[in-house]
Amino acid sequence: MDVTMVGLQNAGKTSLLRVLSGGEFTIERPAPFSGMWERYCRGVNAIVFIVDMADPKVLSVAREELHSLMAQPSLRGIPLLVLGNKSDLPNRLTVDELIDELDLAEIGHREVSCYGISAKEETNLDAVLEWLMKWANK
Ligand SMILES: Nc1nc2c(ncn2[C@@H]2O[C@H](COP(=O)(O)OP(=O)(O)OP(=O)(O)O)[C@@H](O)[C@H]2O)c(=O)[nH]1
Ligand SMILES: [Mg+2]
Repeated sequence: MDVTMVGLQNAGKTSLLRVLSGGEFTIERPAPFSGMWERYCRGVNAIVFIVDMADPKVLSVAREELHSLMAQPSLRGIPLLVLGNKSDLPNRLTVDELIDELDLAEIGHREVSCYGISAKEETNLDAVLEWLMKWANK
């Protein structure tokens, strides 16, 4: 099971890795900056894209980076899990709003899921593990 996690600065990559490690799955290789995402994502079983759903300022850049990554022919068909992190913060988007803001309906050629989570309060991480498990043997 090879999973890559990508996301802009401050999205919560390190925090999520910390709470998930020790579980059945370890997501490896958090890709440093977006210019390297495609290389990190080639050949993996699944891609996890994490975004701060409580910071409206980052959404348009996140949308652009995500869509340009998903347009890479080398990544066609790889399932995508979008995680809206920081769901514990009061000004966060709803999952439906996040789906809308990130234009997830426009992403084709793959399975796309989107959950709201909090790495800080460890909310909804069971759904993340379940999703990873579903793709582990494909
Ligand atoms: N409220 C809240 N804060 C969070 C959550 N997850 C992470 N943070 C905070 O957000 C900040 C960034 O978290 P990191 O895990 O370092 O984010 P990152 O994506 O690894 O950031 P870079 O390594 O700089 O790219 C830290 O101050 C975390 O404490 C969360 O679920 N809720
Ligand atoms: Mg980090």
